[in-house]
Amino acid sequence: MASEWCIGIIGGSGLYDIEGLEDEQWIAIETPWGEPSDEVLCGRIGDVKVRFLPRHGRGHPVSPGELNSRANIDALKRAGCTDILAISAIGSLREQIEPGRFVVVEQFIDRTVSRESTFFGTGFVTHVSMADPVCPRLSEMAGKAIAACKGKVAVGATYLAMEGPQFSTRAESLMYRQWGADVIGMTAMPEAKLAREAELPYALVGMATDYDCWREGEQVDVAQVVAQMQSNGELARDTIVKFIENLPKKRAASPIDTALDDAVITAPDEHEPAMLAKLDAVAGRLLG
Ligand SMILES: CSC[C@H]1O[C@H](OP(=O)(O)O)[C@H](O)[C@@H]1O
Ligand SMILES: Nc1ncnc2[nH]cnc12
Repeated sequence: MASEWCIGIIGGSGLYDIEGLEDEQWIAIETPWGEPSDEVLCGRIGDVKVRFLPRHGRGHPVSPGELNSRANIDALKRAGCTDILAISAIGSLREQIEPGRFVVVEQFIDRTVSRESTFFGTGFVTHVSMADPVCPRLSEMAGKAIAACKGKVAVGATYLAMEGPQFSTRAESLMYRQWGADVIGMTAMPEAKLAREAELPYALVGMATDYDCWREGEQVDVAQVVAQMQSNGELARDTIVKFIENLPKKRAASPIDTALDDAVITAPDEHEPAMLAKLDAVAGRLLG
């Protein structure tokens, strides 16, 4: 069934705001999972509703390992989002992904270790598929929007999510290359997993800011990341606007909209009422 789009944008390092939304307003959203990183900027571009959340909060107070991704995704779902386009600063693990290039991510390797990575648990045990972790429709439209804005783009990349907050050792960086990772960051996991659990199609556009440290004699620092994000900031904002302007008028259903249909294993008479209460937004479609 066709419906309206409501696009959630998660802004990464260097992207704490988007300009030019009509009827814009920062709104605080409460969630059963605690506080999101910030208020959500709600507005629209033409007929498309837009909800923008700066992943680390305005001014970047929140560290990657302390992000409350459950609250962030729940807040976007509560704010009415149908789909999420996430933006991240990334280190490049490949010569041909030079700083400044945009990267449309297709796969993930999750090396994070100390983060709440599911909405579910005892009383509502659920296993969603992460075989294809991003939404191909959103990813394709994101790639086209970058190209339309004259950005350099690489598609089909594998993103390694590391715990951080320290950058990698040189041995780790070299190992991740051998594993087949193309880019590295600290935030897209468990964000992408949680989006899938919340039945929100998710795409990730990375902006390469550095070559991490796998090249001899080189290492990454925050100044390098910030400088690259500043020089690419306008292009990133233009890309987001182009992506939204180019959406088809109506949103056709996505298989991800019903990701929970074959995922819940707990029998209904074993459901835990306290758990169900917290899932009112995330699994509201199933729980009624
Ligand atoms: C500021 S350098 C490291 C920092 O940048 C990336 O953040 P985000 O993915 O939110 O753009 C990386 O994952 C680290 O959190
Ligand atoms: N080299 C890198 N490692 C992890 N996260 C990053 N974000 C930007 N560059 C990064």
